Amino acid sequence: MNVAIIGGTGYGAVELIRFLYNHPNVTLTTIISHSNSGTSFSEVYPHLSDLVNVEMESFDEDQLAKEVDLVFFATPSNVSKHQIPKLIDKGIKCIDLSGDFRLEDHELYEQYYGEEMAEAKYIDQAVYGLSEINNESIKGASLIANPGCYPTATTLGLIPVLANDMVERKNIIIDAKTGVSGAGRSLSLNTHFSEMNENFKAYKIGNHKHIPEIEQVLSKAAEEEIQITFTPHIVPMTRGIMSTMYVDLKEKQSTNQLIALYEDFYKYHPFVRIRKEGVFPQTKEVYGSNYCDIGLYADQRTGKLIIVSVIDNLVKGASGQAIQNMNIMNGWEETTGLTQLPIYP
Ligand SMILES: NC(=O)C1=CN([C@@H]2O[C@H](COP(=O)(O)OP(=O)(O)OC[C@H]3O[C@@H](n4cnc5c(N)ncnc54)[C@H](OP(=O)(O)O)[C@@H]3O)[C@@H](O)[C@H]2O)C=CC1
Ligand SMILES: CC(=O)N[C@@H](CCC(=O)OP(=O)(O)O)C(=O)O
Repeated sequence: MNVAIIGGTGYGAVELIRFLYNHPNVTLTTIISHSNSGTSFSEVYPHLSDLVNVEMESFDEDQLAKEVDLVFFATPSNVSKHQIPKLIDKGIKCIDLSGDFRLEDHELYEQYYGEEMAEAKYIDQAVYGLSEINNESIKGASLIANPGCYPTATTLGLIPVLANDMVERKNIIIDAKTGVSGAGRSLSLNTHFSEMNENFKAYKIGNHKHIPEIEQVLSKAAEEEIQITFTPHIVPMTRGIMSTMYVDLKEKQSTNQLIALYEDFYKYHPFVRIRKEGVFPQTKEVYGSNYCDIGLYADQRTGKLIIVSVIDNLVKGASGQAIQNMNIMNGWEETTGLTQLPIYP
């Protein structure tokens, strides 16, 4: 199958290329770059010299329709909503790494993304690509809204207890941390070395665009409206997300009972790994891989369950999950092209 990537010189794109390079069923024929068309990809990323010799092109839907079957969008917010409809109308499948098609409520989209949402007809076609949870609907989809990085780590951590009605719906607290690559490759003062080095900061408290996304996913899993308290932080590391969640258990449970529940919930899902009692996952343990690792602690004193969930933001939080979704859409083994081991140390 031939595929294209749009947003060619960003971090999501280069990470897609790393995995597609070893994918047995796919040929990357086209890389679209609005800033570097006409340039060879390896001129921008010399670590791929002699490996990815593709000359980047400008966006042209007619040309794409001749060349490819599926397109990955690794563009900033409010870009793919203009281009995806043109490709879908030509029968090309699309997987969007941005947030343009994730939310169902147009008012929330306008509030958090600052612009009008994509046309309703395309929003209705989009399937939210949380691979482990929406596997069945991903199979028949033409348009995947790939989840955000924080929502992936967070919802995979919370859904087993919410879907099994084991925790109170109120007071769900999510304390999350990300590495700097979560902000993409463009320069910004926030991620400048001297602002980040030896520093640790909270940001976008109360107005992060992942709040409505996480609430939408959790409300579906719990079958009632869920509200969360979500505080993101940025830490001076390149990759990784750790989401630490605090919820009130409805009834007393031991940590081991909950571990058994999570193991059972994810037993058919190779990319979710549950730690044993007393062991908690670290971001380095999933670095460069598509794993989401989860650790649990049921605090018998307070009745709270603490859930620690880690992913690599660029892999399970973006490009890896996008490839997992492509595999599911095409009926291929879910892990195809994604079996590289995590990099350690
Ligand atoms: N980084 C992460 O951890 C995650 C990112 N995402 C989402 O994935 C998407 C890509 O992220 P990421 O790769 O990190 O971001 P980057 O900023 O690194 O890359 C985005 C790329 O999109 C292209 N681009 C920029 N502006 C425009 C424009 N106006 N029109 C068309 N193309 C444009 C540029 O490439 P070129 O000039 O070559 O076209 C740019 O390099 C974003 O929506 C992001 O929110 C989702 C989950 C995690
Ligand atoms: C460090 C940093 O800035 N991280 C980004 C990650 C969000 C992201 O990439 O999300 P979407 O896929 O939803 O656009 C942020 O918090 O906005």
